[in-house]
Amino acid sequence: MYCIKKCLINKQIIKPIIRNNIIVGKLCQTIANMPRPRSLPLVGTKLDLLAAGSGKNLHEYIDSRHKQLGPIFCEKLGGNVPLVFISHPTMIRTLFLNLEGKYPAHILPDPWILYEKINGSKRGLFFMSGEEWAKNRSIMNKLVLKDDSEKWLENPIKSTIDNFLQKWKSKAITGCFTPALESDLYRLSTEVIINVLLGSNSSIKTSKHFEELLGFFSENVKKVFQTTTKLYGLPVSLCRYLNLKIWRDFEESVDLSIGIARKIVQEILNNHHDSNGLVKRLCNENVSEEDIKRIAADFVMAAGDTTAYTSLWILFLLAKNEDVRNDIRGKHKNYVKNVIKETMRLFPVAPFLTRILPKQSVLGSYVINQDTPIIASIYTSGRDEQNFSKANMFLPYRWDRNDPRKKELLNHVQSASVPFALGTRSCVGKKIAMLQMTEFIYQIVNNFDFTCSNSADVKAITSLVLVPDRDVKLTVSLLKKV
Ligand code: HEM
Repeated sequence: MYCIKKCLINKQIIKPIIRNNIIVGKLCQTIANMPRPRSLPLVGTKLDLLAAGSGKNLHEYIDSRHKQLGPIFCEKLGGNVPLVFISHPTMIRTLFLNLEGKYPAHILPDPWILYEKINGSKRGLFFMSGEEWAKNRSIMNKLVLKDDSEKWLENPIKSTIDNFLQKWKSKAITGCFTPALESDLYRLSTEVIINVLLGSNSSIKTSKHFEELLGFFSENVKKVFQTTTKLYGLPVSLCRYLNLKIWRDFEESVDLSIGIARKIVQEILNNHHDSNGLVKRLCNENVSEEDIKRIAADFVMAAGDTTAYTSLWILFLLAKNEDVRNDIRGKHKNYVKNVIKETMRLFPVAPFLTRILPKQSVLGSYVINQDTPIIASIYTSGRDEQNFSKANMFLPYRWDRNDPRKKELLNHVQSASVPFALGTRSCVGKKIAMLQMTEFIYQIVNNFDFTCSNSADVKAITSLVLVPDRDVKLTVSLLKKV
């Protein structure tokens, strides 16, 4: 059957003829016709990227490319494979909801692929593909994403945050203090997930040995992230062949993290009759012990940097915006969700989302071949003035339908901000992350006051995920209640 669809090219509307998602009319274009930056023989656009400050400024570099070339362009970025970058919300939705296929595939970081190959270790959901992924993903969806999962998730999350709060309160009792924010937030995220795995009525977590193991583990998860970042853009096979320190550090941190995570999960498995957590629930779904270890170990690692850095960005923005802290104090806990959404619009921890096309498809007005990597530039779509008025300002009320101030903000394309991605392979930990961050921010703002004491400007850099370019220093004191 033939149909006519409206497509967007450089803001002009054209009407190509499409059959089964393939353009068959005369207006079809291919990747060869796509806007692309000028590149030099052999080096391509490597020099441009270097001039922009290399990989750490990738989000800014790609943002300026979109401003120059439009919502879809092609660039090789120093490699040999042409990458297609998209920033238009309609294209992003089309990619995730129509084109990614039954078993969506994404680009995995090179060091992780090599590690898996060398060690033959099988990893969790993020690394699975095909039927194996679909089967495990549907079990996880049922356990941690369905509406009623909040009922059992709330307890372990809330008790971990209460514990965290007590520690900060005891530090603040003698006056203000500056927390080791990054480490504290990593530890919090790790503990939340471990407690979700354990459930709320387990006795394992009370042992001193377990406490120490957790501290060691969360430091190691942080190292995995740091050492992966250091390998970013380097020829990893060569680093490994030469047995460079940069590779050894990475390998050691992954070995340790996976080893400890598996040990923790084994301990929970040994005592699972005493638990109502995720491990027990996976056992009830007849998932094998080996698969539980794979899934649970990766779950902890996926939760570490994402939730820790998003919480860090939220605290940073709140420290600079007293009015928003006051808004939270005067409102229902749900208001915090607007603050989180607004932070993730400005600082999505994953600034680029990737999919590899499972078959030849139409995107915008282009026919793109099977296996082409498509990169959704969500840092750009979230900060585009066409999608959000006053796009670079932190205005959580833009997400509040009932706020009269929202009237001044004409543009609000909700689907232009998709920090958890969309579709069947979107973040499986979204509910856990939102529950954790909502409770955490609500409690922190209602118990403490805090200001940012960094003298220099804090900027975002791409370091696998979007992180601050320096330590964020907060001066925290107990909130004087009137
Ligand atoms: C602010 C917090 C978080 C953000 C912004 C975030 C974002 C994302 C995104 C964008 C993806 C899709 C990646 C892709 O398809 O390429 C993803 C996948 C995933 N996330 Fe999260 N995430 C967060 C927290 C968490 C937490 C707390 C957990 C675990 C409890 C988690 C576990 C996972 C897993 C296992 C996947 C892979 C899912 C699959 O491949 O089916 N995430 N996350």
